Amino acid sequence: MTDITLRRPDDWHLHLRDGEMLRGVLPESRDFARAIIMPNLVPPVVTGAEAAAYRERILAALPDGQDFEPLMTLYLTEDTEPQDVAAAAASGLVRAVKLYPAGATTNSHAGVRDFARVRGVLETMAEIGLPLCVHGEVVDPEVDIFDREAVFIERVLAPLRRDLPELKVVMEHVTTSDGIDYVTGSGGTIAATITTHHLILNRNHLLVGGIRPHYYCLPVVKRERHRLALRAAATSGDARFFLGTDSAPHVDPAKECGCGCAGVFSATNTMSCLAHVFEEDGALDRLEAFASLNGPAFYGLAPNEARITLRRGATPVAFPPRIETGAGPVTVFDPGFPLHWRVVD
Ligand SMILES: NC(=O)N[C@@H](CC(=O)O)C(=O)O
Ligand SMILES: [Zn+2]
Ligand SMILES: [Zn+2]
Repeated sequence: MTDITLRRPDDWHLHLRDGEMLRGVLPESRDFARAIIMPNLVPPVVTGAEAAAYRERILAALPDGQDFEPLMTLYLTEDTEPQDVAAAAASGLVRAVKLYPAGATTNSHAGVRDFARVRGVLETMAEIGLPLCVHGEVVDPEVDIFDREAVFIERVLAPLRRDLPELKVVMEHVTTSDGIDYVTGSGGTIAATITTHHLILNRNHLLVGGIRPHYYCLPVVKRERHRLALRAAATSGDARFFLGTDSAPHVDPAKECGCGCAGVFSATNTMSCLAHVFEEDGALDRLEAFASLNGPAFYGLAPNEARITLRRGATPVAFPPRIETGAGPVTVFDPGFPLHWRVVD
């Protein structure tokens, strides 16, 4: 038996959805003190008033005894008002604005097509220090899905940051060595979140021997060399990389079908998976930086005072293969190996 203790972690990229799904999945984020809540609901969370109402619905869905603070985001549209963003940030309600290129992922059709139309909002954000969280993939049908992140960096992100170098940017769910190299090669205002599943899966896991719908997410998992680059970045302790699970629940019938939704649901067992990954890479002493320290530092928040203990036991931990929500069953991420670490009270 081995124990490690770290500051309580946060999840810097989480989908909680709404209604019955929200009630079903929120308890699964029990290991996390805070999370950046993605705004891609139907309809999206666009205004400060909508974010305030969504926050109330999340707090109302919290089980008794779960100590959790939702950190709200706004969904950037071409009609977003700079004053509304500034007011929502000034009140402490909103911690970031989320950029979805229109059509890039789940519920992104209200996102941005013409970047000139969001210029004013981005300038305001740069002035007030409010981070822009980016789903970094181009939607050009000519661009191969495996290249969409690298092309986004070249065509959109690099020019945007040359224009507005003061804007704080989080490259969400980075999936390639190109993304890692871009972040490490840039100055201080950019960081990246890395998901649990992208540290574990490559595209063979998704496709060899049969298509695995529960491993399908966006950005899609890439070649092994990219996974290794993500592992090296996450376990390096580098303050620019931190955990965003991108835990993104869809009911099983919406994934196990002819045109399945993108998203991996990993809230339940993320800390166990991460302890396994960091142990495998001889970096358990850097798990706290990745999961508990680097994120708050980037967002200008204090790390959590509470601690959690992860314990490695001889017998594997039995996580449920799926959870039942009022919206339907949701399959829990299967890393493909036994998990020996668990969070103990
Ligand atoms: N990551 C995913 O595959 N899906 C996310 C959207 C997103 O984060 O791109 C979702 O909302 O389902
Ligand atoms: Zn995304
Ligand atoms: Zn996401």
